[in-house]
Amino acid sequence: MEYLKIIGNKEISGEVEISGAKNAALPLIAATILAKNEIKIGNMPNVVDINTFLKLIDMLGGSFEKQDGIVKINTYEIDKTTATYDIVKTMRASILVLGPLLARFGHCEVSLPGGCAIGQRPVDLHLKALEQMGAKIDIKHGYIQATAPEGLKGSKIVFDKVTVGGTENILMAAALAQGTTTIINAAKEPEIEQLCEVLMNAGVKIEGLGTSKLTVEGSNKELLEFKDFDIIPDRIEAGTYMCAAAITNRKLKIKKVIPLHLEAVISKLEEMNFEVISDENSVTILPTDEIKPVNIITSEYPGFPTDMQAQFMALATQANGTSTIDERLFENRFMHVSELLRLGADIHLNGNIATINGQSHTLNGTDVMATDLRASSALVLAALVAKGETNIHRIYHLDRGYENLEGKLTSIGSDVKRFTE
Ligand SMILES: CC(=O)N[C@H]1[C@@H](OP(=O)(O)OP(=O)(O)OC[C@H]2O[C@@H](n3ccc(=O)[nH]c3=O)[C@H](O)[C@@H]2O)O[C@H](CO)[C@@H](O)[C@@H]1O
Ligand SMILES: C=C(OP(=O)(O)O)C(=O)O
Repeated sequence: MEYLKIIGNKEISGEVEISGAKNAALPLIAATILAKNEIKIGNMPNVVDINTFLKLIDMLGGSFEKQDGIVKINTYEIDKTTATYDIVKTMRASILVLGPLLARFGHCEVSLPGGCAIGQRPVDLHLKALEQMGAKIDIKHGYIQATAPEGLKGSKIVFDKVTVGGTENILMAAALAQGTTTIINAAKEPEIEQLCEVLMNAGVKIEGLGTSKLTVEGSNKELLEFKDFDIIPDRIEAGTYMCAAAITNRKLKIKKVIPLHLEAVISKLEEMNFEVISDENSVTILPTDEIKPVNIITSEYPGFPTDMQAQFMALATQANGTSTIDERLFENRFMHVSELLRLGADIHLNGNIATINGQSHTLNGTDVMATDLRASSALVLAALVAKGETNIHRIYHLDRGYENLEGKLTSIGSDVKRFTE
Protein backbone atom coordinates (compact mmCIF):
# COMPACT_ATOMS: atom_id res chain seq x y z
CA MET A 1 0.00 0.00 0.00
CA GLU A 2 1.15 3.54 -0.71
CA TYR A 3 1.64 6.31 1.81
CA LEU A 4 2.65 9.98 1.79
CA LYS A 5 5.63 11.31 3.71
CA ILE A 6 5.31 15.03 4.41
CA ILE A 7 7.99 17.17 6.03
CA GLY A 8 6.21 20.09 7.62
CA ASN A 9 6.95 23.80 7.96
CA LYS A 10 8.07 24.43 4.38
CA GLU A 11 7.26 27.85 2.99
CA ILE A 12 4.72 27.43 0.24
CA SER A 13 4.15 30.07 -2.45
CA GLY A 14 3.22 30.56 -6.07
CA GLU A 15 0.26 29.31 -8.06
CA VAL A 16 -1.69 26.11 -8.38
CA GLU A 17 -4.19 25.04 -11.06
CA ILE A 18 -7.42 23.30 -10.13
CA SER A 19 -8.69 20.23 -12.00
CA GLY A 20 -12.21 19.40 -13.14
CA ALA A 21 -14.74 18.58 -10.41
CA LYS A 22 -15.05 14.87 -9.59
CA ASN A 23 -18.56 15.42 -8.23
CA ALA A 24 -19.67 17.14 -11.44
CA ALA A 25 -17.98 14.58 -13.69
CA LEU A 26 -19.52 11.48 -12.06
CA PRO A 27 -23.20 12.34 -12.74
CA LEU A 28 -22.26 13.68 -16.18
CA ILE A 29 -20.66 10.37 -17.13
CA ALA A 30 -23.83 8.65 -15.88
CA ALA A 31 -25.89 11.05 -18.02
CA THR A 32 -24.10 9.86 -21.18
CA ILE A 33 -26.21 6.68 -20.83
CA LEU A 34 -29.06 8.84 -22.17
CA ALA A 35 -27.12 9.73 -25.35
CA LYS A 36 -27.35 8.42 -28.88
CA ASN A 37 -24.02 9.92 -29.95
CA GLU A 38 -20.37 9.84 -28.88
CA ILE A 39 -19.58 12.69 -26.47
CA LYS A 40 -16.23 14.42 -25.92
CA ILE A 41 -15.82 15.68 -22.34
CA GLY A 42 -12.91 18.00 -21.50
CA ASN A 43 -11.29 18.97 -18.17
CA MET A 44 -11.92 15.45 -16.86
CA PRO A 45 -10.04 14.99 -13.57
CA ASN A 46 -7.53 12.17 -13.53
CA VAL A 47 -8.67 10.55 -10.25
CA VAL A 48 -9.55 7.00 -9.27
CA ASP A 49 -13.33 7.57 -8.94
CA ILE A 50 -13.52 8.72 -12.56
CA ASN A 51 -11.58 5.67 -13.75
CA THR A 52 -13.92 3.47 -11.71
CA PHE A 53 -17.00 5.09 -13.26
CA LEU A 54 -15.57 4.69 -16.76
CA LYS A 55 -14.91 1.03 -15.95
CA LEU A 56 -18.57 0.71 -14.97
CA ILE A 57 -19.62 2.19 -18.35
CA ASP A 58 -17.32 -0.36 -20.01
CA MET A 59 -18.81 -3.22 -17.97
CA LEU A 60 -22.29 -2.18 -19.10
CA GLY A 61 -21.14 -2.54 -22.72
CA GLY A 62 -20.30 1.11 -23.50
CA SER A 63 -16.84 2.28 -24.49
CA PHE A 64 -14.50 5.19 -23.84
CA GLU A 65 -11.15 6.66 -24.87
CA LYS A 66 -9.18 8.76 -22.44
CA GLN A 67 -6.28 11.07 -23.23
CA ASP A 68 -4.89 14.20 -21.55
CA GLY A 69 -7.99 15.20 -19.64
CA ILE A 70 -10.31 14.48 -22.57
CA VAL A 71 -12.63 11.49 -22.49
CA LYS A 72 -14.75 10.34 -25.42
CA ILE A 73 -17.66 8.20 -24.30
CA ASN A 74 -19.97 6.07 -26.39
CA THR A 75 -22.87 4.42 -24.59
CA TYR A 76 -25.01 3.57 -27.61
CA GLU A 77 -23.85 -0.06 -27.47
CA ILE A 78 -24.75 -0.59 -23.80
CA ASP A 79 -26.39 -4.02 -23.57
CA LYS A 80 -26.13 -4.81 -19.84
CA THR A 81 -28.10 -3.20 -17.05
CA THR A 82 -26.43 -4.50 -13.88
CA ALA A 83 -24.05 -2.43 -11.71
CA THR A 84 -22.42 -5.14 -9.65
CA TYR A 85 -21.41 -5.10 -5.99
CA ASP A 86 -17.66 -5.28 -6.70
CA ILE A 87 -17.78 -1.89 -8.43
CA VAL A 88 -20.51 -0.16 -6.37
CA LYS A 89 -18.75 -1.04 -3.09
CA THR A 90 -15.66 0.93 -4.20
CA MET A 91 -17.67 3.99 -5.24
CA ARG A 92 -21.08 5.01 -3.90
CA ALA A 93 -21.65 7.35 -6.84
CA SER A 94 -22.32 4.21 -8.96
CA ILE A 95 -25.93 4.63 -7.75
CA LEU A 96 -26.12 7.42 -10.34
CA VAL A 97 -26.59 4.85 -13.14
CA LEU A 98 -29.93 3.82 -11.62
CA GLY A 99 -32.02 6.70 -13.05
CA PRO A 100 -30.56 6.73 -16.59
CA LEU A 101 -30.47 2.92 -17.01
CA LEU A 102 -34.05 2.54 -15.81
CA ALA A 103 -35.26 5.41 -18.00
CA ARG A 104 -33.54 4.01 -21.11
CA PHE A 105 -34.05 0.26 -20.74
CA GLY A 106 -37.12 -0.01 -18.50
CA HIS A 107 -35.23 -2.20 -16.03
CA CYS A 108 -31.90 -2.38 -14.21
CA GLU A 109 -30.19 -3.91 -11.19
CA VAL A 110 -27.84 -1.83 -9.05
CA SER A 111 -26.10 -3.13 -5.96
CA LEU A 112 -27.18 -1.26 -2.81
CA PRO A 113 -24.24 0.99 -1.91
CA GLY A 114 -24.49 0.39 1.84
CA GLY A 115 -22.94 2.69 4.44
CA CYS A 116 -19.48 4.19 4.39
CA ALA A 117 -16.98 5.81 6.72
CA ILE A 118 -18.87 9.11 6.90
CA GLY A 119 -22.32 7.71 7.64
CA GLN A 120 -25.16 5.43 6.73
CA ARG A 121 -26.03 7.25 3.49
CA PRO A 122 -29.31 5.59 2.51
CA VAL A 123 -30.75 5.88 -1.02
CA ASP A 124 -34.40 5.69 0.05
CA LEU A 125 -35.22 9.10 -1.43
CA HIS A 126 -33.89 8.08 -4.87
CA LEU A 127 -36.04 4.92 -4.75
CA LYS A 128 -39.20 6.63 -3.50
CA ALA A 129 -38.98 9.25 -6.25
CA LEU A 130 -38.49 6.61 -8.97
CA GLU A 131 -41.52 4.72 -7.59
CA GLN A 132 -43.52 7.93 -7.87
CA MET A 133 -42.47 7.99 -11.52
CA GLY A 134 -43.98 4.54 -12.03
CA ALA A 135 -41.05 2.24 -11.26
CA LYS A 136 -41.44 -0.98 -9.32
CA ILE A 137 -38.54 -1.44 -6.94
CA ASP A 138 -37.55 -4.63 -5.10
CA ILE A 139 -34.51 -5.13 -2.93
CA LYS A 140 -33.25 -8.69 -3.38
CA HIS A 141 -29.88 -10.26 -2.55
CA GLY A 142 -28.44 -6.79 -1.82
CA TYR A 143 -29.52 -5.41 -5.21
CA ILE A 144 -32.02 -2.74 -6.16
CA GLN A 145 -34.11 -4.39 -8.86
CA ALA A 146 -36.00 -1.69 -10.69
CA THR A 147 -38.49 -2.13 -13.50
CA ALA A 148 -40.70 0.25 -15.43
CA PRO A 149 -42.16 -1.83 -18.24
CA GLU A 150 -44.47 1.00 -19.29
CA GLY A 151 -41.62 3.54 -19.09
CA LEU A 152 -41.19 6.25 -16.46
CA LYS A 153 -43.92 8.85 -16.14
CA GLY A 154 -43.39 12.51 -15.31
CA SER A 155 -44.47 13.22 -11.78
CA LYS A 156 -44.28 15.73 -8.92
CA ILE A 157 -41.40 14.75 -6.63
CA VAL A 158 -41.04 16.47 -3.27
CA PHE A 159 -37.77 15.45 -1.64
CA ASP A 160 -38.10 15.16 2.16
CA LYS A 161 -34.44 16.15 2.42
CA VAL A 162 -32.14 17.94 0.00
CA THR A 163 -30.18 15.23 -1.77
CA VAL A 164 -27.52 15.89 -4.39
CA GLY A 165 -27.39 12.35 -5.79
CA GLY A 166 -31.17 11.96 -5.53
CA THR A 167 -31.75 15.18 -7.50
CA GLU A 168 -29.23 14.03 -10.14
CA ASN A 169 -30.78 10.57 -10.51
CA ILE A 170 -34.29 12.01 -10.92
CA LEU A 171 -33.14 14.72 -13.35
CA MET A 172 -31.63 12.02 -15.58
CA ALA A 173 -34.66 9.73 -15.25
CA ALA A 174 -37.02 12.65 -15.96
CA ALA A 175 -35.10 13.58 -19.12
CA LEU A 176 -36.28 10.35 -20.80
CA ALA A 177 -39.63 9.99 -19.00
CA GLN A 178 -43.02 10.56 -20.55
CA GLY A 179 -44.36 13.99 -19.59
CA THR A 180 -43.28 16.62 -17.10
CA THR A 181 -41.47 16.03 -13.82
CA THR A 182 -41.30 18.70 -11.14
CA ILE A 183 -38.63 18.32 -8.46
CA ILE A 184 -39.37 20.30 -5.31
CA ASN A 185 -36.65 20.81 -2.68
CA ALA A 186 -34.02 20.01 -5.31
CA ALA A 187 -30.32 20.41 -4.49
CA LYS A 188 -28.76 23.60 -5.90
CA GLU A 189 -25.09 22.61 -6.05
CA PRO A 190 -23.08 23.89 -9.07
CA GLU A 191 -22.72 20.22 -10.09
CA ILE A 192 -26.54 20.01 -10.45
CA GLU A 193 -26.55 23.21 -12.46
CA GLN A 194 -23.98 21.80 -14.89
CA LEU A 195 -25.96 18.57 -15.26
CA CYS A 196 -29.06 20.66 -16.11
CA GLU A 197 -27.08 22.74 -18.62
CA VAL A 198 -25.69 19.67 -20.38
CA LEU A 199 -29.15 18.10 -20.57
CA MET A 200 -30.62 21.38 -21.85
CA ASN A 201 -27.93 21.54 -24.55
CA ALA A 202 -29.03 18.03 -25.50
CA GLY A 203 -32.53 19.40 -26.11
CA VAL A 204 -34.20 18.69 -22.75
CA LYS A 205 -36.45 21.52 -21.57
CA ILE A 206 -35.58 22.34 -17.95
CA GLU A 207 -36.84 25.29 -15.95
CA GLY A 208 -35.69 26.60 -12.59
CA LEU A 209 -31.92 26.27 -13.06
CA GLY A 210 -30.06 27.04 -9.83
CA THR A 211 -33.28 26.99 -7.78
CA SER A 212 -34.87 24.37 -5.55
CA LYS A 213 -37.74 23.78 -8.02
CA LEU A 214 -36.77 22.11 -11.27
CA THR A 215 -39.24 21.28 -14.04
CA VAL A 216 -38.15 18.76 -16.67
CA GLU A 217 -39.93 17.82 -19.92
CA GLY A 218 -39.17 14.20 -20.77
CA SER A 219 -38.39 12.90 -24.26
CA ASN A 220 -40.57 9.78 -23.88
CA LYS A 221 -37.61 7.37 -24.21
CA GLU A 222 -36.06 9.04 -27.22
CA LEU A 223 -32.28 9.10 -26.72
CA LEU A 224 -30.64 12.54 -26.62
CA GLU A 225 -28.10 14.16 -28.94
CA PHE A 226 -25.43 15.53 -26.57
CA LYS A 227 -23.02 18.38 -27.32
CA ASP A 228 -19.35 18.18 -26.22
CA PHE A 229 -18.57 20.04 -23.01
CA ASP A 230 -15.94 20.68 -20.29
CA ILE A 231 -16.30 19.76 -16.62
CA ILE A 232 -16.53 22.74 -14.22
CA PRO A 233 -13.59 23.33 -11.81
CA ASP A 234 -13.50 21.39 -8.55
CA ARG A 235 -14.61 23.81 -5.80
CA ILE A 236 -13.59 21.33 -3.09
CA GLU A 237 -10.08 20.86 -4.47
CA ALA A 238 -9.83 24.67 -4.75
CA GLY A 239 -11.01 25.09 -1.15
CA THR A 240 -8.46 22.51 0.00
CA TYR A 241 -5.58 24.48 -1.60
CA MET A 242 -6.96 27.69 -0.08
CA CYS A 243 -6.69 25.94 3.28
CA ALA A 244 -3.11 24.87 2.43
CA ALA A 245 -2.21 28.54 2.02
CA ALA A 246 -4.15 29.54 5.15
CA ILE A 247 -2.74 26.85 7.44
CA THR A 248 0.83 27.71 6.43
CA ASN A 249 -0.13 31.41 6.45
CA ARG A 250 1.37 32.08 3.03
CA LYS A 251 0.25 33.77 -0.19
CA LEU A 252 -1.09 31.43 -2.88
CA LYS A 253 -2.91 32.02 -6.16
CA ILE A 254 -5.45 29.32 -7.02
CA LYS A 255 -6.17 29.32 -10.74
CA LYS A 256 -8.89 27.87 -13.00
CA VAL A 257 -11.70 28.25 -10.46
CA ILE A 258 -15.18 29.78 -10.43
CA PRO A 259 -14.99 32.17 -7.43
CA LEU A 260 -18.80 32.28 -7.17
CA HIS A 261 -18.78 28.57 -6.25
CA LEU A 262 -16.36 29.31 -3.40
CA GLU A 263 -18.33 32.04 -1.64
CA ALA A 264 -19.08 30.12 1.58
CA VAL A 265 -15.44 29.00 1.86
CA ILE A 266 -14.08 32.49 1.11
CA SER A 267 -16.45 33.99 3.67
CA LYS A 268 -15.18 31.66 6.43
CA LEU A 269 -11.55 32.40 5.50
CA GLU A 270 -12.37 36.10 5.75
CA GLU A 271 -13.91 35.52 9.19
CA MET A 272 -10.60 33.90 10.10
CA ASN A 273 -8.93 37.20 9.12
CA PHE A 274 -7.49 36.20 5.75
CA GLU A 275 -7.77 38.51 2.77
CA VAL A 276 -8.96 36.75 -0.38
CA ILE A 277 -8.76 38.50 -3.73
CA SER A 278 -11.01 37.09 -6.45
CA ASP A 279 -10.89 37.78 -10.15
CA GLU A 280 -12.71 36.16 -13.02
CA ASN A 281 -11.21 32.69 -12.67
CA SER A 282 -8.72 32.75 -9.83
CA VAL A 283 -8.56 33.49 -6.12
CA THR A 284 -5.50 34.66 -4.20
CA ILE A 285 -5.24 34.20 -0.47
CA LEU A 286 -2.91 36.47 1.50
CA PRO A 287 -1.21 35.80 4.85
CA THR A 288 -2.57 37.35 8.05
CA ASP A 289 -1.00 38.63 11.29
CA GLU A 290 -3.50 36.63 13.36
CA ILE A 291 -5.58 33.56 12.40
CA LYS A 292 -8.91 34.07 14.17
CA PRO A 293 -11.18 31.22 15.32
CA VAL A 294 -14.37 30.45 13.41
CA ASN A 295 -17.78 28.81 13.88
CA ILE A 296 -18.98 26.61 11.04
CA ILE A 297 -22.26 24.82 10.37
CA THR A 298 -22.26 22.56 7.33
CA SER A 299 -25.23 22.78 5.02
CA GLU A 300 -26.40 22.35 1.46
CA TYR A 301 -25.13 24.72 -1.26
CA PRO A 302 -24.87 27.70 -1.15
CA GLY A 303 -24.06 27.08 2.55
CA PHE A 304 -20.74 25.79 3.86
CA PRO A 305 -19.95 22.39 2.23
CA THR A 306 -19.58 19.29 4.39
CA ASP A 307 -16.81 18.29 1.95
CA MET A 308 -14.69 21.21 3.34
CA GLN A 309 -15.39 20.53 7.02
CA ALA A 310 -12.36 18.34 7.74
CA GLN A 311 -9.95 20.76 6.03
CA PHE A 312 -11.28 23.68 8.12
CA MET A 313 -10.88 21.60 11.26
CA ALA A 314 -7.18 21.18 10.46
CA LEU A 315 -6.96 24.94 9.83
CA ALA A 316 -8.76 25.75 13.10
CA THR A 317 -5.94 24.01 15.04
CA GLN A 318 -3.78 27.01 14.07
CA ALA A 319 -6.32 29.71 15.06
CA ASN A 320 -5.80 32.03 17.97
CA GLY A 321 -8.76 30.79 20.05
CA THR A 322 -11.56 28.24 20.09
CA SER A 323 -13.52 27.28 16.96
CA THR A 324 -16.59 25.08 16.56
CA ILE A 325 -17.72 22.90 13.68
CA ASP A 326 -21.29 21.61 13.58
CA GLU A 327 -21.65 18.78 11.04
CA ARG A 328 -25.30 18.64 9.96
CA LEU A 329 -25.21 16.41 6.87
CA PHE A 330 -23.46 13.21 7.85
CA GLU A 331 -23.71 11.53 11.26
CA ASN A 332 -20.18 10.17 11.33
CA ARG A 333 -17.99 12.62 9.46
CA PHE A 334 -15.46 13.13 12.24
CA MET A 335 -13.11 10.19 11.68
CA HIS A 336 -10.25 12.65 11.16
CA VAL A 337 -10.54 13.92 14.75
CA SER A 338 -8.71 11.02 16.36
CA GLU A 339 -5.92 11.24 13.77
CA LEU A 340 -5.59 15.03 14.27
CA LEU A 341 -5.34 14.30 18.02
CA ARG A 342 -2.38 12.00 17.26
CA LEU A 343 -0.67 15.01 15.65
CA GLY A 344 -1.22 16.97 18.87
CA ALA A 345 -4.45 18.88 18.14
CA ASP A 346 -6.81 19.79 20.99
CA ILE A 347 -10.29 18.82 19.76
CA HIS A 348 -13.37 17.76 21.73
CA LEU A 349 -16.34 16.04 20.21
CA ASN A 350 -19.86 16.28 21.51
CA GLY A 351 -22.33 14.58 19.18
CA ASN A 352 -22.12 16.35 15.85
CA ILE A 353 -20.24 19.37 17.22
CA ALA A 354 -16.44 19.55 17.36
CA THR A 355 -14.70 22.18 19.49
CA ILE A 356 -11.17 22.96 18.38
CA ASN A 357 -8.81 24.78 20.71
CA GLY A 358 -6.18 26.40 18.54
CA GLN A 359 -3.49 28.77 19.68
CA SER A 360 -0.75 27.17 21.72
CA HIS A 361 -1.06 23.78 20.05
CA THR A 362 1.89 23.07 17.87
CA LEU A 363 1.32 19.93 15.81
CA ASN A 364 4.04 17.28 15.75
CA GLY A 365 4.51 14.87 12.87
CA THR A 366 3.74 11.17 13.35
CA ASP A 367 2.09 8.24 11.54
CA VAL A 368 -1.61 8.76 10.80
CA MET A 369 -4.25 6.90 8.87
CA ALA A 370 -6.61 8.32 6.26
CA THR A 371 -10.19 7.12 6.77
CA ASP A 372 -12.09 8.84 3.97
CA LEU A 373 -11.44 11.27 1.14
CA ARG A 374 -11.69 14.63 2.90
CA ALA A 375 -10.34 13.30 6.21
CA SER A 376 -7.23 12.45 4.20
CA SER A 377 -6.86 15.99 2.91
CA ALA A 378 -7.27 17.35 6.47
CA LEU A 379 -4.32 15.18 7.51
CA VAL A 380 -2.26 16.45 4.57
CA LEU A 381 -3.01 20.04 5.61
CA ALA A 382 -2.12 19.37 9.25
CA ALA A 383 1.12 17.70 8.13
CA LEU A 384 2.09 20.86 6.21
CA VAL A 385 2.42 22.71 9.55
CA ALA A 386 3.40 19.83 11.83
CA LYS A 387 6.96 19.80 13.15
CA GLY A 388 9.02 17.07 11.50
CA GLU A 389 7.77 14.16 9.47
CA THR A 390 4.19 12.89 9.04
CA ASN A 391 3.42 9.63 7.26
CA ILE A 392 -0.16 9.40 5.99
CA HIS A 393 -1.26 5.81 5.37
CA ARG A 394 -4.20 4.46 3.31
CA ILE A 395 -3.99 7.28 0.80
CA TYR A 396 -6.14 5.35 -1.66
CA HIS A 397 -8.93 7.47 -0.16
CA LEU A 398 -7.10 10.62 -1.28
CA ASP A 399 -6.53 9.27 -4.78
CA ARG A 400 -10.31 8.94 -5.25
CA GLY A 401 -10.65 12.70 -5.54
CA TYR A 402 -7.39 14.69 -5.73
CA GLU A 403 -5.51 14.79 -9.03
CA ASN A 404 -1.72 14.78 -8.68
CA LEU A 405 -1.84 16.03 -5.09
CA GLU A 406 1.84 15.56 -4.33
CA GLY A 407 2.87 17.07 -7.69
CA LYS A 408 0.74 20.16 -7.09
CA LEU A 409 1.91 20.55 -3.48
CA THR A 410 5.55 20.04 -4.45
CA SER A 411 5.24 22.69 -7.19
CA ILE A 412 4.31 25.28 -4.54
CA GLY A 413 7.19 24.36 -2.24
CA SER A 414 5.87 21.60 0.06
CA ASP A 415 7.94 18.51 0.78
CA VAL A 416 5.54 15.66 -0.08
CA LYS A 417 6.63 12.25 -1.37
CA ARG A 418 4.80 9.02 -2.10
CA PHE A 419 6.24 5.66 -1.01
CA THR A 420 5.10 2.06 -1.06
CA GLU A 421 5.16 0.23 2.28
C1 LIG B 1 -20.45 12.14 -5.67
C2 LIG B 1 -20.99 13.31 -4.93
O1 LIG B 1 -21.44 14.30 -5.51
N1 LIG B 1 -20.93 13.25 -3.61
C3 LIG B 1 -21.40 14.37 -2.82
C4 LIG B 1 -22.90 14.21 -2.62
O2 LIG B 1 -23.14 12.96 -2.00
P1 LIG B 1 -24.61 12.36 -1.95
O3 LIG B 1 -25.31 12.68 -3.21
O4 LIG B 1 -24.48 10.94 -1.55
O5 LIG B 1 -25.23 13.18 -0.75
P2 LIG B 1 -26.76 13.59 -0.50
O6 LIG B 1 -26.93 15.03 -0.83
O7 LIG B 1 -27.64 12.62 -1.19
O8 LIG B 1 -26.88 13.37 1.07
C5 LIG B 1 -27.32 14.40 1.93
C6 LIG B 1 -27.97 13.80 3.15
O9 LIG B 1 -29.18 13.16 2.78
C7 LIG B 1 -29.21 11.83 3.23
N2 LIG B 1 -29.94 11.01 2.24
C8 LIG B 1 -29.58 11.06 0.93
C9 LIG B 1 -30.26 10.30 0.00
C10 LIG B 1 -31.31 9.49 0.41
O10 LIG B 1 -31.95 8.77 -0.37
N3 LIG B 1 -31.64 9.46 1.73
C11 LIG B 1 -30.99 10.22 2.66
O11 LIG B 1 -31.32 10.18 3.85
C12 LIG B 1 -27.73 11.43 3.34
O12 LIG B 1 -27.53 10.35 4.21
C13 LIG B 1 -27.13 12.73 3.85
O13 LIG B 1 -27.32 12.83 5.23
O14 LIG B 1 -23.37 15.28 -1.78
C14 LIG B 1 -22.79 15.29 -0.47
C15 LIG B 1 -23.45 16.42 0.31
O15 LIG B 1 -23.10 17.64 -0.21
C16 LIG B 1 -21.27 15.43 -0.56
O16 LIG B 1 -20.72 15.31 0.72
C17 LIG B 1 -20.68 14.38 -1.48
O17 LIG B 1 -19.32 14.67 -1.73
C1 LIG C 1 -17.97 12.27 0.14
C2 LIG C 1 -17.45 12.49 -1.06
O1 LIG C 1 -17.64 11.70 -2.16
P1 LIG C 1 -18.67 10.46 -2.30
O2 LIG C 1 -20.05 11.02 -2.19
O3 LIG C 1 -18.39 9.94 -3.68
O4 LIG C 1 -18.33 9.49 -1.20
C3 LIG C 1 -16.59 13.67 -1.32
O5 LIG C 1 -16.32 13.97 -2.51
O6 LIG C 1 -16.15 14.32 -0.35
